[in-house]
Amino acid sequence: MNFVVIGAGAVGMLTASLLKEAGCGVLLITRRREQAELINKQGITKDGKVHYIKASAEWDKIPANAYMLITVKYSHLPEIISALKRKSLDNPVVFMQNGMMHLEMLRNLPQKNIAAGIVEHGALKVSETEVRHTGRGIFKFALLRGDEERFLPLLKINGVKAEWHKDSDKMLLRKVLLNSMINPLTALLSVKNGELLSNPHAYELLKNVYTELYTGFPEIEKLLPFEQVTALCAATAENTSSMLADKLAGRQLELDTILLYIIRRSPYTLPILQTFYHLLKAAEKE
Ligand SMILES: NC(=O)C1=CN([C@@H]2O[C@H](COP(=O)(O)OP(=O)(O)OC[C@H]3O[C@@H](n4cnc5c(N)ncnc54)[C@H](OP(=O)(O)O)[C@@H]3O)[C@@H](O)[C@H]2O)C=CC1
Ligand SMILES: CC(C)(CO)C(=O)C(=O)O
Repeated sequence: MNFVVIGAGAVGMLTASLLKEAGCGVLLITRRREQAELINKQGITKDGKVHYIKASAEWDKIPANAYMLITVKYSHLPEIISALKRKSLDNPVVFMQNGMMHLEMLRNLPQKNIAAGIVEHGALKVSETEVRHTGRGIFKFALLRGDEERFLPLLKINGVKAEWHKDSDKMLLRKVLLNSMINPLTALLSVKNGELLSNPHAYELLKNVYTELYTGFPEIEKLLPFEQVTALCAATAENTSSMLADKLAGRQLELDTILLYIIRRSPYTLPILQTFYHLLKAAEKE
């Protein structure tokens, strides 16, 4: 099975390495030519093991029919969307972003088969060619448009745990609810995911946010019981959340697609989350 992973950041390098380990054909598309050259020379190191994966900054090298996994951040998507409007028209495409604000942007894409993907792994980019697998989890997929059958082979990749979900809204909402608790708290407190459990004050805040989310999304009780939130914090205890990683690197945070999305979708005001949103937005570098 052939894959093209767009974006060689934390999730892109992790996913590409896992697919390579499983024996799949993988091409990594980077934004910068220099990163592609480094990857072609040094390979990608994941947890001490080097994987020789082809990389390129050129979309023209993308094989027709390879699965395209889009692993860039929400703020990078406009460029990817505009490329997809002109290129790779027959490839099945999977968008792996956290958040849900981007779904609107995908409406006018010409590709027939589009899915959403969820990454329940923790990944940390160590350098241009190295990634650390900081939390073991699974991949989840659901159809956004087209033929479900096109994506089912994704569930049969050696050693890569994956689930298919029938309801994309439910699948993505569960993840965005999870991210709206863990990501802003870890970014505001500058702590790894595990400290949300071990620090009693952080834990209190986590519980309060969950209670607040329950007012706007009562379905959270079934969709994402609090024990599942704490289980994920425990499973990714050593992970620097993607929002904290962005803050530390001075990059734009995925605040709109995660927090603003939830604030807007809730029928009631969510004062704690609104405060988190404005605190992080105010401190964000332009
Ligand atoms: N890290 C994690 O543990 C998890 C992350 N996620 C989600 O996965 C998504 C990706 O996150 P993450 O991997 O951490 O992000 P990173 O910032 O580490 O990686 C994003 C990558 O996309 C690249 N990129 C940007 N624009 C383009 C382009 N036009 N063409 C090709 N590549 C491009 C960037 O390149 P450049 O360096 O040149 O800017 C960068 O390498 C996010 O939505 C995040 O929320 C989900 C679960 C866990
Ligand atoms: C699941 C979690 C919280 C793992 O850190 C994540 O999705 C992220 O960091 O964005």
